Amino acid sequence: MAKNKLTLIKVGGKIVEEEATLKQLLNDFSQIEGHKVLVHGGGRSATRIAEQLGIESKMVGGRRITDAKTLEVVTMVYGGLVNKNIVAGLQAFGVNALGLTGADMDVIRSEKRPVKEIDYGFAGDVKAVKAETLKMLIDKNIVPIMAPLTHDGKGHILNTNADTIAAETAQALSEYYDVTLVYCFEKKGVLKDEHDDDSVIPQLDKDLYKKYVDEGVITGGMLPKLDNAFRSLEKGVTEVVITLASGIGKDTGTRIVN
Ligand SMILES: Nc1ncnc2c1ncn2[C@@H]1O[C@H](COP(=O)(O)OP(=O)(O)O)[C@@H](O)[C@H]1O
Ligand SMILES: CC(=O)N[C@@H](CCC(=O)OP(=O)(O)O)C(=O)O
Repeated sequence: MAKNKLTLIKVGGKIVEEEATLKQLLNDFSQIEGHKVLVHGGGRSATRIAEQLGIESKMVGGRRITDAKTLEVVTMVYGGLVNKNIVAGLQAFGVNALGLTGADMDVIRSEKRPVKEIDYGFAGDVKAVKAETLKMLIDKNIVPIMAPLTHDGKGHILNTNADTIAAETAQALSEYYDVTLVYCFEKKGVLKDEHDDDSVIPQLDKDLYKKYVDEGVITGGMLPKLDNAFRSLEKGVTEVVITLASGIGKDTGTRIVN
């Protein structure tokens, strides 16, 4: 039997940080038909609030070094401020949103990242996503809104990159649904020239990806996003698209193909 379609949207920190872009995203998200899940970041909001509290933010390879004080900040910002703003915003658009961290209903378990050259502190690598719990909610037309926080099963919250949460959740849900994973951010897609918004690469396969990385066309935060995208296709996700938030549901952005 054919699986039902599910759209999993990941929205990045720049969009959630600005009221107008967030509202537009929530409006677009509310228009998506069928089953859906939203995973949000909020890195910029965490950095801003940490600064207000006099806590310095340190990032290595797109990952936040999460010491004890930073863990308090991200727990408050991702699990509270950002998540609940989104949930309330979606309720206003008639979407029955339910905010979740990975600890809620044991949805995402992780393991503290082992210390090698770098000590990332309280950062978690995903070990298990309870897709059946999410399915139970989704099939009741409840829309999960997932914060980038996980737990280790021993009482500790861990900070986990939102792109990774989106990829792991999309992979786990593909057991039950025909999943499209959409990474929404502030540009029209993966660009050939980062400063030319109209240079969108319409389709990206692994060979082209390698070429663009070697040429320095694709860098920074786009690298882990694309690594997650390719892995998701290998692990059962039907379709992965990287696009502007307003491109949701339209035939725009960059389609990732294996
Ligand atoms: N070729 C490229 N096309 C588009 N963005 C790119 C490219 N290379 C690097 N980037 C960078 O990747 C960033 C997206 O990664 P990130 O900041 O982690 O996104 P998010 O907002 O989803 O967390 C963009 O803001 C851009 O600066
Ligand atoms: C471990 C780690 O790096 N966690 C991320 C989680 C938030 C995130 O990924 O937010 P964006 O999608 O807005 O970048 C962080 O604290 O920045």
